[in-house]
Amino acid sequence: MAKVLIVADIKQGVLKGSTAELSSKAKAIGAETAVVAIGSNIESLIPDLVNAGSDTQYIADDPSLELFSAGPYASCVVDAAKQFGANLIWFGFSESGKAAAPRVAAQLDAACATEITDVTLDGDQIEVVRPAIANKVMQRIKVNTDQLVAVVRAGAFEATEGITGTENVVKLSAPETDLKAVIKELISDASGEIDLADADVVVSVGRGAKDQAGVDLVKELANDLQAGFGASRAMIDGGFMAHNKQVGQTGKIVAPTLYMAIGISGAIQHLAGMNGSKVILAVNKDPEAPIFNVADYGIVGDLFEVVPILREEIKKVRA
Ligand SMILES: Cc1cc2nc3c(=O)[nH]c(=O)nc-3n(C[C@H](O)[C@H](O)[C@H](O)COP(=O)(O)OP(=O)(O)OC[C@H]3O[C@@H](n4cnc5c(N)ncnc54)[C@H](O)[C@@H]3O)c2cc1C
Repeated sequence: MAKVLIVADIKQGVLKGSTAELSSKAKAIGAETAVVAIGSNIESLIPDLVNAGSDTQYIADDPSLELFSAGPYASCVVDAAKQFGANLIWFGFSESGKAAAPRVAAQLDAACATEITDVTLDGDQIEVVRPAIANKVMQRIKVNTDQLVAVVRAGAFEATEGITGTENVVKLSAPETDLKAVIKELISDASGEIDLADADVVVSVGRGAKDQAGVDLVKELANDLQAGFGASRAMIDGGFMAHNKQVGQTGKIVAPTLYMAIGISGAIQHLAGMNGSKVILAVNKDPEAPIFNVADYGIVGDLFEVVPILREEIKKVRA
């Protein structure tokens, strides 16, 4: 039986939804499922880890693990993987996952794949699917090792409703301090705005908004929907939005329930960051804009007319 070890995604003491999504996929392929949780004061999360679908919980709880640091974090994952006998080790999509996964693979002498969107097992043979060449093609990769460390693309798997597991806690000892790099402090975005990676709805603005007044207009729509507010690179390069708001190949990858692309053409580099969204709505005055090829709903029109109408209609529905 395949054994999947899932690395719990914990942010500011809260277990993120990706853990249940990954457990659901592990169960769907018939694997035994364990989770490794790393941090400080995280024992209270054990019920959440069970409810996210794990049958064994490896807990590395130590003050030295309060701030993410790739070296010690990877050591904990390797320790859990060895104890569990995992042949698949999955990270949810996050900067910390991307930093730790290759270290874990190197220490285990395992294969490593990032941004996987699917995984299949045929006996011991592992196969994964992942995008390549800026999402122009999907690769199907046969893994020639017994063990694979993978970072799963945001939104690739869905959580099964009512998923649960069983409590079987194994405590891990804290690893030696990684003297090569020690994270001293994490400085978060002080704007107080919703983090794009966590948002259930994302509204993004593109060059069609022209100037700051246009950006502000689209931002009102995002505020109405309590959505994350993102942008195409054109608006970042134009100085209208901060770099951490860029969606795309060289920005953030998002997979919300609803993505609204307002005045965005749909360049391949932008699509690479949002085409995993469950529902995509696009507003563009050009009916030939490539964004309409990926949109579930498209409005051909001038955003300066469409956005106020959308805001009015949303208000009516909510009233
Ligand atoms: C290596 C590399 C990496 C890149 N990484 C990224 C990335 O991470 N993210 C990213 O977004 N881009 C990225 N780009 C840039 C990308 O190629 C595009 O240039 C960029 O996405 C275009 O942004 P845009 O759609 O806002 O602008 P445009 O392509 O100029 O499109 C503007 C759209 O607005 C429409 N429009 C104009 N006026 C209105 C109106 N009044 N109402 C409604 N619609 C209107 C137009 O019809 C047009 O479709 C990258 C490029 C390179 C080379």
